[in-house]
Formats: sequence, structure tokens, C-alpha cells
Amino acid sequence: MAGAHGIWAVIPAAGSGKRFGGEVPKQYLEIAGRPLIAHALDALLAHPAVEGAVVAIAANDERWPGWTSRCGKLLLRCTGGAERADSVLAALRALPAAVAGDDLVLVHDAARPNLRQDDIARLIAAASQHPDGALLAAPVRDTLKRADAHACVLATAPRDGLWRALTPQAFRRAALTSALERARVDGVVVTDEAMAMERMGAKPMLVEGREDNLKVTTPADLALATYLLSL
Ligand SMILES: Nc1ccn([C@@H]2O[C@H](COP(=O)(O)OP(=O)(O)OP(=O)(O)O)[C@@H](O)[C@H]2O)c(=O)n1
Ligand SMILES: C[C@](O)(CO)[C@H](O)COP(=O)(O)O
Repeated sequence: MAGAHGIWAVIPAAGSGKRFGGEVPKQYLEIAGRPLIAHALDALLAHPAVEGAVVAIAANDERWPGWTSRCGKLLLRCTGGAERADSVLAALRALPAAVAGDDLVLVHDAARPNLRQDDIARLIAAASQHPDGALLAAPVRDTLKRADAHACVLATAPRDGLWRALTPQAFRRAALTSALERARVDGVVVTDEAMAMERMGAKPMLVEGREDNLKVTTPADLALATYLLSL
């Protein structure tokens, strides 16, 4: 079970949004009156078990609004790194000393603004019971094609057992910190927390999450997220 200190959130928000394009990094684009990062943060901090959050921002970020609390909870800030995993590791290291090694940390992309409370609750319940942690994920529903460099189909890949990893991903602070440190030492870029844990032999639990918890990667995603938040 998570310890008595509660659960903390970690928000990697140090990306530059290359695939999105534009001058403003996507985490600062507004939908429904708030920037994406505020939607992501407020969803997590609204959960009663989440005690506070650490946000990792880019070293040259001049748009950070300087929040020190939201939803009545403590909000800390640190400087992120070159890769998402570097930013997550920096945020883990910036957690208050009172956060115990076996306390749960929920890592959630600043670019996922449509996180619902029922998903957070089911993720926390699963991760609290499962020693290897848990992540939201969605089963792959489309037929998968493997292609060559010219986008010509080589084969149809079986989709059985394939899931798309979402966030939040929930792991114990010390185990996740060690796993990310190990990946860095090994020179492996892990694209999510679960991948770092898998490299250590862990088998994180997949918790089926809502399909509409999308990551804003391109301008079309922003339009879809805007629509979803209006429902
Ligand atoms: N060095 C990095 C890279 C990414 N992120 C964060 O990780 C999340 C998911 O990453 P992604 O969607 O890939 O964001 P970007 O890296 O900004 O996008 P791109 O890859 O298109 O540049 C985002 O909240 C992003 O800000 C981060 O904290 N530090
Ligand atoms: C963590 C993540 O959002 C899970 O889908 C994803 O891996 C981020 O990947 P990206 O390569 O930074 O877009």
C-alpha cells in the first residue's frame, strides 16, 4: 500500500512540442480557458489522495506562471532535461524529503488535458495493490500494418495483447527513481516510466483507461481535446 505521506504527482512539462510546431510550447496553449498544463495538474490535484505535485519545466521556459499551489495543494517546480525521462527523474529528485521510498508517484504528461477522476481512482487502487506499479492503457483496436520506408505494406501484425500506454503511470518513488537512473547509465531512452521499470524485471499492471485521455501531439489533437473538454 502507499505510505502515510500520501501520493504525489509528477508532471513532465519541459518539452518543446516539435511535432506540434508553433512558437508557444503546446503545454501553454489554452483550451476551455486554461493552458493544457493547468488541466493536467488540476485533474490530479483534485483527487483527495494526491498531496502535491512537482512540475518539470525547460531551463529556458519564460512562460511558467510561477504557481506555488493549485487546488489548495503544494506545487513545486524543477528544471527538466533533454528527454522526457530526464525531466521525470529531475522531478522525482525534487520531491519533498518526507515522501517515502514506497509512496506512490503518479507521472502524467502536461500534454494530456482530459484526465478523468474515475481513471485516477482506478489507477491508484491498482498500483496500491500491485508491487510493480500500474499504468493507464488502452487496448489496440485497429488492424496493424508493418510498412517499408515508402509506406508500402510489408505485413499485417497481430494485435493480440497490444496496448497503447497512457498516463498517469503510478510507481513507488524509490523503485522508479532507480529504474530511470539505470536507464540513463545504460544509455537507453525510455519513452515511459513502465519501460524503465520493465528493464528492471518489473511487470506493471495495465489499467484500462478512457480512450479520450489523449496526448496533444499535433494541432488536430488540440481541436479534438477542445471538443472533448466541452462535453
Ligand atoms: N525533454 C522533455 C520532453 C518532453 N517532456 C514532456 O513530456 C510530455 C510528453 O511528451 P511529448 O508529447 O513528446 O512532448 P514534446 O517533447 O514537447 O513533443 P515533441 O516530441 O513533438 O517535441 C509533455 O508534457 C512534454 O512537455 C518533458 O518534460 N521533457
Ligand atoms: C508517456 C507517453 O505519453 C505514453 O504514451 C508517451 O510514451 C510519450 O511519448 P513521446 O515519444 O514523448 O510522445
